Amino acid sequence: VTSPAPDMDGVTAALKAAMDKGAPGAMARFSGPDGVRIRTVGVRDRASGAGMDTRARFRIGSVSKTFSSVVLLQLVDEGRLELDAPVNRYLPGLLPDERITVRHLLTHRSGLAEYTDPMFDKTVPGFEAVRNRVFTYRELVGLSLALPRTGEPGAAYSYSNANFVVVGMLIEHATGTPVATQYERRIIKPLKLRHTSYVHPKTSIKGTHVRGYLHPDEEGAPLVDSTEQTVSWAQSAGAIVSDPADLNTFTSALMRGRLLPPKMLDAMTTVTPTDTAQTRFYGLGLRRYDLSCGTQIYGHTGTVQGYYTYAFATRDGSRALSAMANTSNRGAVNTALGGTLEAAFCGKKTA
Ligand SMILES: C[C@@H](NC(=O)[C@@H](C)NC(=O)CCCC[C@H](NC(=O)C[NH3+])C(=O)[O-])C(=O)O
Repeated sequence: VTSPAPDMDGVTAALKAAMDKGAPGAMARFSGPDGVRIRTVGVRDRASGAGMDTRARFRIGSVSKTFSSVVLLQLVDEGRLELDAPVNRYLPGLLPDERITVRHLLTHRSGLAEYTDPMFDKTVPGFEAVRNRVFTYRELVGLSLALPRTGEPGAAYSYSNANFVVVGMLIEHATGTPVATQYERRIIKPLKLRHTSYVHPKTSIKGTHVRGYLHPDEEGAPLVDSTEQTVSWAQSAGAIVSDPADLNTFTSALMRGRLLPPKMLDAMTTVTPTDTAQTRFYGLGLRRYDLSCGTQIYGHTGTVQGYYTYAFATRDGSRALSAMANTSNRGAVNTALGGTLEAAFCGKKTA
């Protein structure tokens, strides 16, 4: 069955809408059977006026969770961790509830609270307080455990960065190396992702990159250049840097089974609904969106100060889209940017 050609005019319209809602720039790269299509609008640097550029790197935020999930599932496949084992079997005494399992972390059903809610309650002060800080994993887990649990282990879906901070700890425990080494060995090198890196706690982004601009809470206040930060508040939950081509390579290779054996990929893409409308789903470190044309796409979204990201592919990996807008704390921009998905994967709306 041939897939519909991407509606690149629709992609451009979504990128322009993201700008209208407050992004200095935005871009998208589609990879499909008929080749690659790119679109850019606005600027990647407000000071120099340099135009948005799909060869430029940026912070991918929670798309990092899918990288961490792939590494952890490879370790499960190698028999070094068990999905349904208690986290405390590997990290004794870490969590106050022995019933929290590895799988609960990957499905955001552990009940561990979201420590970034209080951390960034006041957007700019919260960001300025942590942008140059280096946290240990245990400090971040401590921030979460200081808050009430959101539910019983295995009960409701409740998104929390704490889950993927613990995933980072499990990866380091099982391999005896930092997560950066595992991303390199298991994903970045095999897939030749030349513009993807995990440089925590360095604050700079090497090579051509997009500058990110954070919207303050106060309407009309000037944007804050949030490009340089450690992202130590997220680490294995959100600190990877990449570019559109590498993200498309990653999501399509994942869906083509190049990173996980079939049974593990099936486990990863086995989802449960996260919204009452049942159009948004979560598997193991992976989101599934069901589009209006019936196409199901798998990947992740990302939000880090100054950057909104979408990185999704079809289940057969034949089509992939990555899109980015260089602002954040602006929900309307994120929603507008999400419009690239329907345009790219469903094609032109038939009259
Ligand atoms: C939701 C998203 N999650 C992520 O990417 C993770 C790494 N980011 C966050 O938890 C957002 C932290 C606050 C951002 C800040 N917001 C505020 O400061 C609000 N007061 C901002 O918008 O830059 C995902 O999974 O798609």
